[in-house]
Amino acid sequence: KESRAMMFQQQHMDPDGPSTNSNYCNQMMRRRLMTEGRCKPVNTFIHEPLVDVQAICLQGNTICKNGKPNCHKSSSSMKITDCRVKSSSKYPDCDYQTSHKERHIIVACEGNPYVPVHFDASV
Ligand SMILES: Nc1ncnc2c1ncn2[C@@H]1O[C@H](C(=O)NS(=O)(=O)C[C@H]2[C@@H](O)[C@H](n3ccc(=O)[nH]c3=O)O[C@@H]2CO)[C@@H](O)[C@H]1O
Repeated sequence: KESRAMMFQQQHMDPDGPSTNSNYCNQMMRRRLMTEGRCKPVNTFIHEPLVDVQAICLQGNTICKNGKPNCHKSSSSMKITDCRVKSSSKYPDCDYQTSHKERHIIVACEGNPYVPVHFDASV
């Protein structure tokens, strides 16, 4: 059984990315298994070292979208890529818009060690 922390890394970590091609999301959403059964509508990849993303759990504490108090906002902006499924996309051929951005990110942290388990938003 995969831990929540490992699931977060599988779905959101890409330290070496992004390749600048506009097909990044179409490739990565498949490679990271987020197009099975349905096309995951929205997913953000983070292009920073894992240790820097794990450190967010020690940074600005804030309320999550679901009202829980265990979210943390990165003190600095981070390189991310937002993948958003196109309205014309038809499963199983999931087609994504790829948007490279620099944003502060908000993650939920849990456990001991206290690590990211959920991507809440970018601001
Ligand atoms: N406080 C918490 N503490 C602990 N756990 C918490 C907490 N809150 C939720 N979980 C859990 O996380 C799990 C999960 O998959 N939540 S999810 O909202 O669907 C994930 C969103 C995100 O993947 C993606 N997205 C979204 C925006 C964006 O910019 N970038 C971007 O990538 O879209 C998804 C849907 O929005 C679920 O098990 C829930 O129980």
